[in-house]
Amino acid sequence: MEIMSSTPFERTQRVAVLGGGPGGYEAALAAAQLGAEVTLVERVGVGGSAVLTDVVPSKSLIATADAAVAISEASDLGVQFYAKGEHGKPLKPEIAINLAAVNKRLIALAGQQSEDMRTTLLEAGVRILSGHGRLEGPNAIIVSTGQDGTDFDRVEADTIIVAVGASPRELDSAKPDGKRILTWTQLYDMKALPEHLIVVGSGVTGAEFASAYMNLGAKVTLISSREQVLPGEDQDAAHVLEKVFKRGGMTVLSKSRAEKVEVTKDGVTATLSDGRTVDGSHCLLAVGSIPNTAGIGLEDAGVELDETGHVRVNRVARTSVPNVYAVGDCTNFFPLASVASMQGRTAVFHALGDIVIPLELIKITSNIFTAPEIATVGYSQKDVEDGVADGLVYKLPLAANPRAKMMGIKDGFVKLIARKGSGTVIGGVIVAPKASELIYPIAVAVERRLTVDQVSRVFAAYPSLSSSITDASRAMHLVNAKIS
Ligand SMILES: Cc1cc2nc3c(=O)[nH]c(=O)nc-3n(C[C@H](O)[C@H](O)[C@H](O)COP(=O)(O)OP(=O)(O)OC[C@H]3O[C@@H](n4cnc5c(N)ncnc54)[C@H](O)[C@@H]3O)c2cc1C
Ligand SMILES: NC(=O)c1ccc[n+]([C@@H]2O[C@H](COP(=O)([O-])OP(=O)(O)OC[C@H]3O[C@@H](n4cnc5c(N)ncnc54)[C@H](O)[C@@H]3O)[C@@H](O)[C@H]2O)c1
Repeated sequence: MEIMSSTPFERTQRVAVLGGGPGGYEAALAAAQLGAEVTLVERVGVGGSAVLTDVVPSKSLIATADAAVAISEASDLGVQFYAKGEHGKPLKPEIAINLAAVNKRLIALAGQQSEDMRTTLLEAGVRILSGHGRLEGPNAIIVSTGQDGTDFDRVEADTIIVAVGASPRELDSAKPDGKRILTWTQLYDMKALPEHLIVVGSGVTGAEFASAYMNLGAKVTLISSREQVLPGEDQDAAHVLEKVFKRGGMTVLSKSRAEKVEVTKDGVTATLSDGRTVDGSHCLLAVGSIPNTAGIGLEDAGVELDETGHVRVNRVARTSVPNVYAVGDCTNFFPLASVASMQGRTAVFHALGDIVIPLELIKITSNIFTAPEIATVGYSQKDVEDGVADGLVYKLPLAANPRAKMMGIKDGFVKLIARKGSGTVIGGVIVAPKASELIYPIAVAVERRLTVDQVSRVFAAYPSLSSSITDASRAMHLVNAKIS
């Protein structure tokens, strides 16, 4: 399809993309679709960390953990598992996780996904160069065999998209050895379930892995430097999760900073800042990420970084240099795969003159893949309480939902936030199994500025978990009245 046939330029626009994660992949694909000559430089594999070490492996592991939970909770619904023992007596079987097989599956899945994405790019006409890239001014990328390797190519471009992502932050006092002290990229070499996993950091990454390994059957201790797990998330949601964690046998140490983690004879010892120690078999460090922006010529090209090394970008992902864009985790925008993709597309549309709608942070939907999941979009209850948004909040526990009762769902809720006066939906939180799927109608309502009355007129199937969304919106009909 000759999409750019109406272009007034005689010379084809050249776009060079540095980094092939979701941000770089989407940018390359969109640029090829718009008729540009596109080169993508990637040092590890198409799909990036998102596909190879972060999103795809972690969500595949979580799918296995969910299956284990479904089996262990099936008896609540009357499903009994037993094997016949001696004299026909029933024996209660135990769930066993073959972690080597689980990890093999998810590494293969990630590899296949990377390969599929690579094929899609090649079919779209993108030239892929395997190597380490760095900027040489604002119009060229030098490609080498590695960080301090030999230069073997130089790509000139009218537009450069920097999409180099981020890497796990490491602590000097808790050096990962890949065996006992691990970053999340090293988890998938484990051949057996850790006996006792100490997770340092209770942000999204820490919470997801703590939840998954607990549900796979490992003993888990979560070291959280903050008062609650998931600081920054909806407090009610974090509260539900902490309750579920404790019910599942997890030890949650709040307001506890890990000062150091050391490998011992048969495991690890974490020392907290108050002097307490925690012994475990393995330790996962989930203490955040650092952007891969050092030593790749950004500052020399005039690209401004912030104090944490993230590239400063505006809402169309443009940097301080007009023809250099940056997308994804290397920017100061919002570190999500979905956001990286959207930024990649937006950057290319802006550079090549297609219709651009600048990104709005407040419209971003995110989901935490714990059990239950926590999905959020738009303004939060805290925004309302702090006076940032003039809204009303209504929370409906899932316990009131007939489908939830049938499915044996014990925890969760739907929370809607609507603007006072107009009743426009401006935010929402769902805590439920597969909340990631349920949040979409609220995200549409926020994006399209629907009112609670408009949402309540949509037919939800009966019985369904999504009917809690219509029920909540119906309860907010009199949005001007005080709803507590
Ligand atoms: C454990 C975990 C789970 C997550 N789960 C989710 C989730 O469920 N949903 C979600 O939306 N987000 C999730 N995220 C966040 C998501 O992984 C990131 O937001 C996403 O990877 C960002 O994409 P990106 O394109 O910016 O960078 P990346 O995916 O990091 O890709 C960057 C690429 O650039 C390459 N690169 C870097 N420097 C160079 C160089 N100099 N030359 C050549 N190539 C280079 C790297 O090799 C890499 O392939 C998760 C993060 C973690 C840590
Ligand atoms: N499901 C998803 O979409 C998903 C999953 C994982 C990550 N992510 C993205 O990645 C971003 C980063 O999340 P993250 O959890 O990796 O990092 P984070 O920076 O949000 O959390 C790290 C946590 O570790 C704590 N910490 C740091 N040092 C510590 C110490 N010594 N002892 C105890 N705690 C310590 C910090 O206080 C912080 O709460 C998220 O905001 C999200 O956008 C998304």
